[in-house]
Amino acid sequence: MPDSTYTTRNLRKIYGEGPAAVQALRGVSLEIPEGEIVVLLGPSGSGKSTLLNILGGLDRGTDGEVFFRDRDLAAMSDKELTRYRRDHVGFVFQFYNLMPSLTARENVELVTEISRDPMDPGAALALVGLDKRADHFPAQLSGGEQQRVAIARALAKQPDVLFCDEPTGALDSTTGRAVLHVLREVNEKMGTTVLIVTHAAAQAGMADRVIHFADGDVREVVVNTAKCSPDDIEW
Ligand SMILES: Nc1ncnc2c1ncn2[C@@H]1O[C@H](COP(=O)(O)OP(=O)(O)OP(=O)(O)O)[C@@H](O)[C@H]1O
Repeated sequence: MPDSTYTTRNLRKIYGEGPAAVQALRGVSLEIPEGEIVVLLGPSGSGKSTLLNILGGLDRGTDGEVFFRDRDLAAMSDKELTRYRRDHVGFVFQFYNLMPSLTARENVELVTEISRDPMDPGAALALVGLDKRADHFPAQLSGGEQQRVAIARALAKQPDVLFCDEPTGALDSTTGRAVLHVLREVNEKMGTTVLIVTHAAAQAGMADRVIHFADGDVREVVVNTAKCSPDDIEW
């Protein structure tokens, strides 16, 4: 078994209290090995984003264990959790959340200026194929290009893990495939563990491991022995 980036045991998350309480995670136990592309699939409301937010240190579980390598996220203070996020984790969301008044390069610099061991912003943009568009503003870029800037921003701090919540959700499939190519390249070139939450089940084809979620728990974990290229994915 390879080393794990994440290990959870009986992880539960309950939102709210009393009759209004919602059990979003019902005792999740899973391993996410280092350096893999992992795709998380499941119906709406099954708890995928909740799990991502807890692993990414944006939220906490109600009980159970959650480890990043050998570090217990549940035992961290808020300050330690913020540092963990800053040093180890990058996020990419469905909507790119770029600052409209800043160029692509300046959007990336927002992160590199506060990072411990950042890449050169130009190198991060080159990795996503946008070095020639560094001085353009988000409104001058297509949706797929904006998402690639968001990926450059997330990876410029050289995170160990990249969390992607519906990264192609707002894109057509051709543009979406370009974004998936970038994610695969980041995984291959930088060894970054990549976690992708998606409704597009076909994207599971490019994963090393597919976690099927339903009703707040893992239903099935499938290890993909024959990964395909993003080019071969239709959705
Ligand atoms: N802040 C919150 N307060 C109360 N309930 C919440 C909150 N966030 C999520 N939930 C509930 O927790 C459950 C899991 O939600 P979650 O967003 O993790 O699902 P998901 O699988 O990511 O869904 P989707 O695919 O629609 O994004 C749902 O029933 C949701 O309504």
